[in-house]
Amino acid sequence: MSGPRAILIGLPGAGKSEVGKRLARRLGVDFLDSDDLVEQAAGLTIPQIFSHRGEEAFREIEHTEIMRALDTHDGVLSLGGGAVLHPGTRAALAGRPVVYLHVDAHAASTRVRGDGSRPLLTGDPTVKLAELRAQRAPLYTEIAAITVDTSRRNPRQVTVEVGARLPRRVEVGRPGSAGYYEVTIGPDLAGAAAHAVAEASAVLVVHAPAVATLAQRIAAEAGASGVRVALHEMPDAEDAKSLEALAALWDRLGAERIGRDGAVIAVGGGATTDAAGFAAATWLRGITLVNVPTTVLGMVDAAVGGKTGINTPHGKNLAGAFHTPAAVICDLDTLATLPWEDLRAGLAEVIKCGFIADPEILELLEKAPGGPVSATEPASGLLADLVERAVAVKARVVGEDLTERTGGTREFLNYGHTFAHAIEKVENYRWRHGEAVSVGMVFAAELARATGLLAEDLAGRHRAVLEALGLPTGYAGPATKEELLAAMAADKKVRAGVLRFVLLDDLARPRTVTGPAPEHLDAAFAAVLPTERSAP
Ligand SMILES: NC(=O)c1ccc[n+]([C@@H]2O[C@H](COP(=O)([O-])OP(=O)(O)OC[C@H]3O[C@@H](n4cnc5c(N)ncnc54)[C@H](O)[C@@H]3O)[C@@H](O)[C@H]2O)c1
Ligand SMILES: O=C(O)C(=O)C[C@@H](O)[C@H](O)[C@H](O)COP(=O)(O)O
Repeated sequence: MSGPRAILIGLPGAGKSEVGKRLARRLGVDFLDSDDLVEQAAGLTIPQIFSHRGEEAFREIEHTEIMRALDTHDGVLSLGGGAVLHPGTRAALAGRPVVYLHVDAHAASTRVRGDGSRPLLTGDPTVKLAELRAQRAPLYTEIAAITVDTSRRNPRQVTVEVGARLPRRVEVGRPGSAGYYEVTIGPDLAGAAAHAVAEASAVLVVHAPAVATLAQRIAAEAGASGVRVALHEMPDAEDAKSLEALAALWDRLGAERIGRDGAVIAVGGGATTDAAGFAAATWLRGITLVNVPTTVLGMVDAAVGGKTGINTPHGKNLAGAFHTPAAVICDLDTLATLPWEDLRAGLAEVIKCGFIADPEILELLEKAPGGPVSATEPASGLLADLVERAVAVKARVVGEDLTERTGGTREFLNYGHTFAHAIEKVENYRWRHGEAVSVGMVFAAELARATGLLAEDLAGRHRAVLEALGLPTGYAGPATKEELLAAMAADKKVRAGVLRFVLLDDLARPRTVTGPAPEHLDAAFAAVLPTERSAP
């Protein structure tokens, strides 16, 4: 469990309890108030604890109860206004979804007037509140991940804003079971990445060249909590998935003395998380891995599900291991620097999730006011919704079938990939993976149509949504049909030398088809290759 979904802090009168209860209802989780926990633990009311035992004793009980709640509660937690005065509590809140409910002096004193349950406000509440503000406001600001002003707004409005700004979470696996972890999606999550390795003795932050700044921020945040941290830059893109790059990374793990209690944080696109994940899987036979994907494709696919690996001269992803990450942190802010073509390529895997499992994804794209292309706006709510839905599809599937059993459901995630991986191989990995998957899905749809499985309009829907984004739907490169077929022969789904494809017989109804007839394969080739190269 990674702790509360939201932790509310702020002065008396900020609305923590009311907003907290509403927020918990909205998120479908439980609500806890640290003041209630303290009263239960002490068997006294808060005024009684202050008068019998003093403020210092109160703060100690409060700290103990908050630490317990951070470990055991996964709902909304509201903290007493002075909880942040305890340095241990402040340290424990780093990297967590802390929401500062700000309130101005006038609104706060109006709201607390006549409330006798607050020992620190006895006397003139306005003067007392001003003193508390001077002491606590800088601490609230320092530890808050999100600040929301509540002064002239009602609890419902505040709750809606907090809910919209909180990071989203998708669970992979069953809570409490081995291999369970969470995917966190939201803005400004460098602290959350560092928090995920708080237990490690030493950390190697392995990153793509383009995201060195984010990697340095994560390293600084992790280092601030006392963890020994080093940075390692990988070669860019697919060059990271080579034996040479892997050997250099193993060497670095040794030089940095990363032990069994150490961790790798992989920061980058799918190529980086695949290669760094394989190093984490194999170093000392497996150490903790935290993925911080920085491409759409990495967020919705590569960083989730535990497939790690590198390419070999024989094909794509041929050497690898299943190694489940401890956490996946999708910091949406990082997408601001991602080249537009890479962002768009990631949407091919999102669309794949739409066809194999969640047609609402296709509807969101097709009915977007600006059309599917509006999803390529990095800061758009549409993109955040699509990332969350696609992660949910992947989480569901790998939760059922982690290791891709023959005939199991994980194979369905390979929709479009048999032909896609062949393109990538014949093109020596110069194609973007997502663009190859786009063509691969059209190939699969046309194969399904030729075999009589898929209706014509659904095959057409593939082309329509992919073309609306400007994604490729054909292969006009130099490789021949025979070369592409030879490359497909190295696909991992092949059994006894026979090709197996994931095809659809309807929306969200994938199935595996073994050894399609040569004439059906010819029809699929004819749909994606130039005429002169697709003749049977
Ligand atoms: N393990 C899995 O389950 C899985 C799933 C899908 C794909 N994959 C693999 O993922 C790889 C493709 O991933 P990808 O599309 O993310 O490509 P990528 O990792 O090659 O990244 C694309 C490019 O974007 C750069 N980049 C990354 N983040 C950036 C950012 N925020 N700002 C600016 N530039 C940035 C990278 O350095 C690279 O040049 C393929 O190797 C594919 O096989 C693996
Ligand atoms: O996670 C999976 O399983 C997938 O098949 C997801 C694919 O989108 C991804 O490209 C994966 O890397 C392909 O795996 P491979 O086993 O075909 O190499």
